[in-house]
Amino acid sequence: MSFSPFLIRQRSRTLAKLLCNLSFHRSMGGGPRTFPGGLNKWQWKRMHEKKAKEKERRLLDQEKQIYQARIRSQIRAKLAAGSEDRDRESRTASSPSHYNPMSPKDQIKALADRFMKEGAEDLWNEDDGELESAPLRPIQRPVSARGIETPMEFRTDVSDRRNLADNRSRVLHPLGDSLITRRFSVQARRRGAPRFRFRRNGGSSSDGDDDSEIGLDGDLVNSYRDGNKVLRSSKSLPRFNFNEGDASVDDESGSRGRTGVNKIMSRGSLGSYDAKKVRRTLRAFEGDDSNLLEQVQFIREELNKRKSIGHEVGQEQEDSVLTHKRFDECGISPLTIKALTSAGYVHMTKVQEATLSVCLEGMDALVKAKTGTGKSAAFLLPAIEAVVKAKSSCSNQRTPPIVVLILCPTRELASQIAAEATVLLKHHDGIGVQTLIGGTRFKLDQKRLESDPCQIIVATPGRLLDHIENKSGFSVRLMGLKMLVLDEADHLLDLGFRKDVEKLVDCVPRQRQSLLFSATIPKEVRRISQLVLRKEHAFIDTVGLSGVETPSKVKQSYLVQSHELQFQLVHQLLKEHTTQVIDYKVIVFCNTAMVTSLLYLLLREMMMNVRELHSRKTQFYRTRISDEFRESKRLILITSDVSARGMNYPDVTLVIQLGIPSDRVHYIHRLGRTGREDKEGEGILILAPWEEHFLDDIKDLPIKKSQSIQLNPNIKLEMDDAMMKIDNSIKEAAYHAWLGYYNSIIEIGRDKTTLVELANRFSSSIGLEKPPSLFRKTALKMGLKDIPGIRIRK
Ligand SMILES: Nc1ncnc2c1ncn2[C@@H]1O[C@H](COP(=O)(O)OP(=O)(O)OP(=O)(O)O)[C@@H](O)[C@H]1O
Repeated sequence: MSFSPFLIRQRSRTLAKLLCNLSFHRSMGGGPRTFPGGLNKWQWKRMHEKKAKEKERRLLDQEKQIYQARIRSQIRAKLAAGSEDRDRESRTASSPSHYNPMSPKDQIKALADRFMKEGAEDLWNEDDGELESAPLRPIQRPVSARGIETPMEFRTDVSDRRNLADNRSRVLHPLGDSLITRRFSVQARRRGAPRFRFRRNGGSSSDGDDDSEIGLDGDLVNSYRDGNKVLRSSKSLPRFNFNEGDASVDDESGSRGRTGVNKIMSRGSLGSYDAKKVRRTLRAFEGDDSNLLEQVQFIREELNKRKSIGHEVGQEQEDSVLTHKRFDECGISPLTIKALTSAGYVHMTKVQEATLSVCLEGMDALVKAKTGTGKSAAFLLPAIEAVVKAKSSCSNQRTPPIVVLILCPTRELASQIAAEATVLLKHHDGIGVQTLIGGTRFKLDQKRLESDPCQIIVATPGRLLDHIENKSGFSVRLMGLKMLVLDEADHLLDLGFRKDVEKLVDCVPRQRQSLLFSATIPKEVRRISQLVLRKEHAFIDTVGLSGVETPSKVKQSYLVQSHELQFQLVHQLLKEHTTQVIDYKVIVFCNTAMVTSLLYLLLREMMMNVRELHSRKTQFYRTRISDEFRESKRLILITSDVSARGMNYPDVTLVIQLGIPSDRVHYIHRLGRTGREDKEGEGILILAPWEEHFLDDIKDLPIKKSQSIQLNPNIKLEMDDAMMKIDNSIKEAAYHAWLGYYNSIIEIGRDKTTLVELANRFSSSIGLEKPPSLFRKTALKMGLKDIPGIRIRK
């Protein structure tokens, strides 16, 4: 048989193609793979990576433009506001439209001021340095029942300052005049009134603007927005007249005399249209101008009294997580309301109230709210509504599309959210939720997806990508996606997950709603969130720049103890707590899985009621322990950061953090396992002496140094005995993990000699005769090869 060169080439090409397909199928572990345009998996991947990069570049460009535009508008606003203020304060200009130009000094100040404002993150760039989180001015903000700054109180405060500064004024108005009202709107913005960017009920979009109007005769109609709330208060305010009778003349003439124009809505401008002819005056002061100073003093005291009462009430109200708004007022389906009611949810929490209307309108949102305040329901409710809506529009499909995709960083959290969704879906027939999480059998997932098609998927990124890459049917179902939710968004957009999330975002339709939730949203995350969110998105922050990010009823303290004695300290703290609190429930966080395991074994040997939960355990075990701990009382969970975020274990009475957390965000999330739903709790941080610098990172949080604890020497002996019983391999693994973790902490990681010294002390404290050796390669990677005290494995 003879073959022409052409035939040979043809055949070899076909063969190569076949072989390629074969190996491709094998590597993918699934059926035939087809990617649009005849691309293979890698080409397809590369294409998406390229697309993602382009998208990122585009977003960064856009951001740059927004940044510049904002700076321009801020300066413009500042110039206008500055001139206006000067105009009013000096009251010298003859025409209100005449502005004195800003001095160069003022201009620089205006530029600097923009960084001190709420929402300044918008304008931030890497070169600008640290974000100033403290409020610009020291005035305390009283807060209303819904966590809103009460205009009355704030006005009193500002007015107080103004009046005291200018007691030459003939009319002392305790709640300020229109000038003060104007100032309030500017200052409220400056001093941290939360920024919100969303459309309200078809109204115009608001960007954190406050609307303040002054009514007649000090009748203050004040309306300003806080999130989706509009607070209106109308007060008739008494006037304190120090001179003769009619205060109205003062207002009018004062304003005329000094500025030559009438203020809008003032008596002067209204003339005969002023309906309120009779002015309210405080009789006691009328005609009594002999002891002016005494009166001023009296008013001062009154103001202070009112201020402090208001502040206390405001504080109490701010602490409350629940609001007065009911779920049946917000347009969610009756079946969901029914489920909510049977789950005991009647009133919304703050975050639910602030976000629900925005999310139901279909807007993208980035939401920050304290731990344990009901963020899960805040995104699950709009998610369910999205499914209900999609279901009614395409009810005849045999396999429904996936309408909502919820991404979580940990498997336990995904399971917990799916469980909460199931509760809320109790009365919705035909709507289902499923988890796709690592550590379970892939085939089992596939079977469940086929046998029980659902519309809501809660997944961890890795396993979800496996499904997208391995089963083309799944990708097709994702094409109907309407909503993408990232719970613990800052973590999912962290370096560890970002690549996966970017890939996932490229596999879902661009026309979707995206919701990002977390208790912590650092400024870099706000920037990078644009990879997922539309440009027009709402940023809803129910904590606020000036607010404390940790639950208000959690008592926070720290103890300093050397590494060698920390296990004993934990034991003693646990002993004390479990004897004092009947229904105790404690979580102890360790920095690595292997140290977690070692501490667990040690405490178990010492007859404490402990469980362990970390990444080195099988998923089956993790789920069992997590469920057990959720249901139990009088139990201690020794865990790593797998339990730090989102896990809702009810009624945790104490959280102990052993060793320096990797950052402030970790500290906040771990602590947030206690004091949930407005309950009380306690958090203790144990640091080694050299770790105290971490306190700088959390100095704005209410954490205090605890009284030092006298360690019991008898317990030390008992502990040494218990330690002897633990297998050396566990201790060696704990040593390696310890060294690895602290080597990654910059402060100590730089000083390798001290690091090794500390590690070796830790090694002997856990009963190892000599420090375990390292592989040469590992030591090299860690930069420890030639450090004295490091033993290299032969
Ligand atoms: N409206 C409500 N009424 C009563 N309880 C609620 C309400 N909303 C949520 N909860 C309860 O509050 C608890 C905390 O909710 P959730 O776990 O959603 O908090 P979270 O804000 O997501 O916390 P984290 O930041 O730690 O993830 C849960 O037990 C939940 O059942």
